Amino acid sequence: MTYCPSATVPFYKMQGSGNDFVVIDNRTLKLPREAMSEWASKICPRAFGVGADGLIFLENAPEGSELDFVWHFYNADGSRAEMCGNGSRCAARLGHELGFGSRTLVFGTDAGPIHAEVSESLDIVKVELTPPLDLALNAELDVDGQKISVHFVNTGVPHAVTIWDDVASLDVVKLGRALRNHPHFAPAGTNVNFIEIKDKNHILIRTYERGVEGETYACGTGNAASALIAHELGLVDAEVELTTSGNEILNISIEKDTVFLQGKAIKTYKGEMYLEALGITPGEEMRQCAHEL
Ligand SMILES: N[C@H](CCC[C@H](N)C(=O)O)C(=O)O
Repeated sequence: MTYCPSATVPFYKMQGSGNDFVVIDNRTLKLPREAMSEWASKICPRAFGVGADGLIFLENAPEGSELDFVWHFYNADGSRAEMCGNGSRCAARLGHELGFGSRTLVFGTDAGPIHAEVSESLDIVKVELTPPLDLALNAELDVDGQKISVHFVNTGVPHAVTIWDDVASLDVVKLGRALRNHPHFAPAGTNVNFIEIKDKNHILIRTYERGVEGETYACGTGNAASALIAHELGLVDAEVELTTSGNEILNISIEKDTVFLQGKAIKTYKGEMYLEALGITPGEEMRQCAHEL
């Protein structure tokens, strides 16, 4: 399979509430799936790479499918994830702009089809998440010698949710890492959300993200998981505004067992990346073509 006939590869940089992604149109690149994890682990590091929380490839959907396109999503550490709420909003916007579909589109992820609505101004996107799974309340877990009540739900990817009086004072990386790796969530691990209920329609949230292995400015599926758990506990209504650690707002609406996530999806950059500088060994075809440039 010939892919990328150049030493550089065009890409888009996007962010959804500060959760940022490199997005590549794989219709021309045709990078095989087995190479994608290494590309993510080389492109996502800040400073030595382009810098992003995740890497997204957009591709044509199989002939005859109801999907407008399909994606491949990888975390910064190269792990493949079933879904990404903020990434899905960015992918929907770019997918529309690249001609995969109209402002109302549906695309394929490992978690299932995602229906998206892109605003006329293109910068607000609403997605319908996959049906929540495995909701479990009040697991009392021992974390570094302290007992923490932990709730769980899968909103496309696994999320632990903990409720606090003052999330600003928490050591999110220390606590997040301990819960992300807690045996209770083995073997897949989990993302970890720390929430503070302000009132029936407002939550403050911070998230430690699996696969980024750090706190991110926002986590879309984590916001959905947190709103779902708080609603299940009777602490918030079905319409919730969450203020993320990047000080942006994500809106979650819960309609029976369907969860919608809405927020900004911003295109910040369009450029070319130098593969050799990223430590990505171009395939034979790439090297030969690059030589021709
Ligand atoms: N790190 C997550 C995937 C990305 C989720 C997050 N960025 C979102 O917006 O939902 C995981 O490995 O489960």
